[in-house]
Amino acid sequence: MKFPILIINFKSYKEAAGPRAVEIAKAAERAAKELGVNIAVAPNHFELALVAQSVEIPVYAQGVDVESAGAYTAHTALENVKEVGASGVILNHSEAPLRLNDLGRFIPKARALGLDVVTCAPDPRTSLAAAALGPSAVAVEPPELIGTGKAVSKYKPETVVETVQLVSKHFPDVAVITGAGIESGEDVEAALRLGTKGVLLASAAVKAKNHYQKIMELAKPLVR
Ligand SMILES: O=C[C@H](O)COP(=O)(O)O
Repeated sequence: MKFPILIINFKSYKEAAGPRAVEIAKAAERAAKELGVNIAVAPNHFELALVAQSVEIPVYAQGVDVESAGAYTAHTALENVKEVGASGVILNHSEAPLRLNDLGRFIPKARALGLDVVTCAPDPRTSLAAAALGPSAVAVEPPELIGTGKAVSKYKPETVVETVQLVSKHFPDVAVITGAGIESGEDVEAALRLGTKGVLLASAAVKAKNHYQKIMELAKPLVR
């Protein structure tokens, strides 16, 4: 996994359903190429294979709930994320939380499959616990700020700083990124200034009238 990174989570937004998922992913790919920065997209499971086949930037699953492929009706398996061509997975998003024991099995299995693993956590101490399980990155996201337009990097900078300090002290190989309420390039810039290696965001990019323009704005602070 390369840093700094902007990860765009499509969630289950209708604005990113069906062919629109590919359009947003292609806008992200264009911005990544033009700026020379790392942008990953996380489409809904319905569009995961299609998007993975359509773009060359990293494509992540939004989550999984079982490890292995097999007789698991209506479940999403880690092995299938790899199988359909995605290169990473987000785990334990606050909208799709996992049990600790499952997280403890899924993270090493995903790493063994060669997938990037971003594990979400709501606060610094939970981020530290998540980092102990060996993901590529921890994304600290105060759930109460998600989708509000109130950026974590401005409204809860102490959460971000404490997470960076705790994780880098104990698990220096695990990157810290952040998300929740990130709306503008300025918010991304602030997140990087607080010591993170990127951001995980959704609504600002997915709901934008012009996806390419908005993603360009959000990704510009990543230019080195
Ligand atoms: O996965 C993304 C985060 O939950 C942030 O969502 P948001 O950018 O809409 O606040």
